[in-house]
Amino acid sequence: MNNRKVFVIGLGLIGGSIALAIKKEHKNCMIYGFDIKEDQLKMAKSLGVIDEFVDQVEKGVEDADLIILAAPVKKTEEVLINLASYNLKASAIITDVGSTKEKIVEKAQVLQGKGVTFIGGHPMAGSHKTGVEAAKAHLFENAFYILTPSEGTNMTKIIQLQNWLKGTKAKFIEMSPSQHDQIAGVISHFPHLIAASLVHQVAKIEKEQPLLSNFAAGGFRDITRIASASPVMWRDILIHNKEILLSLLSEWQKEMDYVKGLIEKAEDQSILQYFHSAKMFRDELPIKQKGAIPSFYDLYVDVPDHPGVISDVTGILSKENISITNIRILETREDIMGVLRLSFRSDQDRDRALTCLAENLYEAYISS
Ligand SMILES: NC(=O)C1=CN([C@@H]2O[C@H](COP(=O)(O)OP(=O)(O)OC[C@H]3O[C@@H](n4cnc5c(N)ncnc54)[C@H](O)[C@@H]3O)[C@@H](O)[C@H]2O)C=CC1
Ligand SMILES: O=C(O)C(=O)Cc1ccc(O)cc1
Repeated sequence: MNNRKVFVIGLGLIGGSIALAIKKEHKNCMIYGFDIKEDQLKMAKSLGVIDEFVDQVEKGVEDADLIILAAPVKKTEEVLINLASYNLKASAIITDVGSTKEKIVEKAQVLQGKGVTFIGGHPMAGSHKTGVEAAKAHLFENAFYILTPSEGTNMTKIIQLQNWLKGTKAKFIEMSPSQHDQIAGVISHFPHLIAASLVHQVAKIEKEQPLLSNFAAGGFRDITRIASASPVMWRDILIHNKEILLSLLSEWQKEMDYVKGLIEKAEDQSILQYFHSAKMFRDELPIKQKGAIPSFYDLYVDVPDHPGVISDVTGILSKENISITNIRILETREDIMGVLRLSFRSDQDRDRALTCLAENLYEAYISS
């Protein structure tokens, strides 16, 4: 698909990552971008995420073969309404990356009669980071990429879209918008709500216990990482997927009442069983593949608590040309071992790291 024109609307983490992945596979296409934030637009150009920017959506859509909508989902609805009043190439494919699908696919009906093809999309990977600075061509590698074509969508257009998005190295899967919203609601949207509520609980109690947040490490940080994501994006998602989330909240409240009952009665067998069955189910999840449960290819390394140990570990890996994408000290107490959590881009990198750290007498292990 040489010399073809792609137009990305919304140049944040996801729009930027998709643009990079497309360019990797279709080097001769021209990628244009638009964002309501001028700084994001200029940054996208200077980072080489897009080839050119436009100051109006109307200019960007001219002759575009592929248009990608990558703004927060309620904004995407507004953009769709605007697109309906512009001149679009009849053969154009329009897709979005929003975390909800029913409302967007419904709104895309405004494009009917323009000859263009709209195919809803959702790459099921990302992070709590925002903005084009965080964009990565490999963000969606091995992740599921859900497409929600309508019944009448031409098969050729679906294949063309997958071909455009080949550089994401994602796994495409088709489903209806409502099935998508049900699944995403359970495994992504609802957990986000719970993560934010756990943070609120700590914030509230901290008013009486000022030391509290100093102890909010380890598990609390892991379970609430996603609460650091974009509030605008998540507000829009919650509003779009309102019905499913309200129903999940009712189920959750029942579940909490059940747990409350177990604790009140100190039913030790039932409590044990509660954790045991959750552990069994969690341990069986396919966490090695990216999905809404992200896999960071983590490696845990026991390290003695002395100065220089981190640079020793990173030095060993750097000598072997193994890149670390993240590093965190999980536990350090005076005079005892601490634990380093190293994250890698792939499981091959992690396996190589495991081997060479073992050769240097570090105890390293993969935890599920
Ligand atoms: N963050 C994540 O991990 C994932 C997000 N998504 C979806 O991707 C979309 C984008 O999210 P992110 O890139 O993470 O957010 P982001 O905050 O990094 O980027 C969104 C960009 O859209 C721009 N924008 C807002 N309104 C606009 C408009 N009317 N016209 C043009 N640009 C506009 C913003 O200025 C911002 O630069 C959302 O719909 C979200 O639901 C999908 C998969 C993963
Ligand atoms: O940061 C994480 O772990 C995420 O789960 C990111 C994410 C956010 C929204 C989506 O629609 C899909 C993935």
